[in-house]
This record gives sequence, structure tokens and C-alpha cells, in this order.
Amino acid sequence: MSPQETNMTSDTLLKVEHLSMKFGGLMAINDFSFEAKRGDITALIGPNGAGKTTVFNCITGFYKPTMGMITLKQKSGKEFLLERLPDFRITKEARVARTFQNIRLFSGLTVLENLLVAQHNKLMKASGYTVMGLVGIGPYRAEAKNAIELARHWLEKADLMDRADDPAGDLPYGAQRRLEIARAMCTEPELLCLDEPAAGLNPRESAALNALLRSIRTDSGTSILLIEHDMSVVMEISDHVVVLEYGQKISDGTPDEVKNDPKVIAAYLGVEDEEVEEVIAAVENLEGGSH
Ligand SMILES: Nc1ncnc2c1ncn2[C@@H]1O[C@H](COP(=O)(O)OP(=O)(O)OP(=O)(O)O)[C@@H](O)[C@H]1O
Repeated sequence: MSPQETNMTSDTLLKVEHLSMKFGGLMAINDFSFEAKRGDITALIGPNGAGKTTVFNCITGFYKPTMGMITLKQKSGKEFLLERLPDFRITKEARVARTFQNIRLFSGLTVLENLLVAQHNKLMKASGYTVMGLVGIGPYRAEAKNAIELARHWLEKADLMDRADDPAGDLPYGAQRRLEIARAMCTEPELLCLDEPAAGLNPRESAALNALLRSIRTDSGTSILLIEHDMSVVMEISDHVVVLEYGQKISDGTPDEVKNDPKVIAAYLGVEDEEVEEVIAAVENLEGGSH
């Protein structure tokens, strides 16, 4: 498909248009549209049950949306209509990687092995899928060396070098979270989708996570789409925030714009629309009182 057909500008990586997802009688996502820019950290936030994970599942091919279009445009200009691709092609060809709310590591394998397993497809391709390819003829050796280099790079970035030979399951929780992200980065994605990476982290682990995410953005050029409940993480590292409530978008802007949006304040405090003005007045009073 040519870029003109989808009207995507060169700095738009992901465009979600009129996305809807119905589970039986429940409209979990209802006509939801947003864009994520290349190189940005875009956060998807909203109260529990708002539909955030469902959006992730549609983007990554775990669900086929009831309606809507999801377009990913790679740096090369190549475009993919994700809602039409099976999940393995979304990972392999469109280059979208994800992590889950619950950690899914190979806990019996070492930290390094987890990072190498993520590169299995690339290595098997280099082997030509033959034993001869594995034992030394062809590009396998060079690719295996590159795989180890890439794993080493992400071990350093994720501050896991000193635990490289330990079983992944022995790491503290925060380190397991960083390992998951490092493993996803070993697939060299264009878009990294993270589902609540800061959940359950203590402040020190949260700071280490923020540092890792920032370095992914600056050093690798991978764009990040993030679901997160921890507002300190969202406000500190996001370039762009999109807010969902009951499957619909209620706000979209910079962290500051979203933080001060009355609809967002009301959604998080769980008040009715007509009470929004009262909530804003109360928030302003509180802020005034604290100075
Ligand atoms: N496979 C499914 N079958 C039926 N209903 C589902 C399914 N997946 C999600 N839902 C429903 O869709 C709605 C949105 O759920 P979703 O998990 O996307 O919300 P969320 O914003 O990610 O919530 P949380 O912040 O609690 O993780 C909820 O009402 C949920 O029960």
C-alpha cells in the first residue's frame, strides 16, 4: 500500500482509526482513534476496565477488532495494516514487540539465554534451517556473534550484566521487568508495547525502569506505546498521553494538557459529568492551599 492511501505523515508510526471491539453485548472499545509519532513514548491511560489492554491486543494481533483500521509505517516507509495480519507476522514483519501485565520469562533459563532465545528466528534463518548451516557453512556464525553482541548491549542497558548467568526466575521483580523489556528489544522492534511495566515496582526499581525506557527512546529509535497506572512514570517519561474511559477517548495531548483536563480528573475521581466543575474548583482550592 502506498503512503498516500493512508495519509500518514513521515513522523507518524502508528495510526489507529475508528477502532471498535465488541465482546458479546459489551462494547469494550468504541470508535477509538489516535496516532503515535515515531520516536515518541506514547502512554495509554484510563481507569480499570477502560479498554487499554484490549487496544494493545488489537494492535498486536491477539484480537481481531470488530471494526477499524490500524496502520503501522516503518522507518523505511513500508506500511502494514495490522488488523489484517496474524500475530506472528505483526511481530516478525511489522516489527511490533510487546510485554504483558504478568511477567512471562523463561524462568528456568539464564538471563542471557532469555535474550538469545528472542533472536532464535533470526539465527535459524541464518542457518538456512539446515544442520550444515548450524555447524559453520554460511552466515550463521557471524549472525550468532551479532546475537551475543546485541544481548550484551541490552544486558548493559537494563543493568543486568552481573546477573547474566543467573536463572531469570531468581531475579528480583524489578530486574525481571527490565529483562522482559531487554528481551523484547532483542527482536529489534519498530514499536515496543509495554503493558503496565511499572506495576509492583518500588521507587528505586521504577527509577531504573524510567532510565531504561528513556535510553530506548534516545539510543535505539524504537517508539514506545505504554499502558501505565503509575502517573509518576507516565508524567515523567511520556511525550504524548491518550486517555480512555469506557472504551472511548476522552483526552489526547501532552502530559501537562492531559493532567489538567477536567474530563480526565473526573474520570479518575469517578464523578458524573455535571460534577466536573465542582471537582476542578476543589482541585484548584487544594493546589492554592498547598502553596
Ligand atoms: N476476552 C474478553 N472477553 C470478554 N470481555 C473482555 C475480554 N477482554 C476484555 N474484556 C472486557 O473489556 C473491558 C476492557 O477490558 P481491558 O482489560 O481492555 O481494560 P483495561 O483498561 O486494560 O483494564 P485494567 O486497567 O484493569 O487492566 C472490560 O470490561 C473487560 O472485562
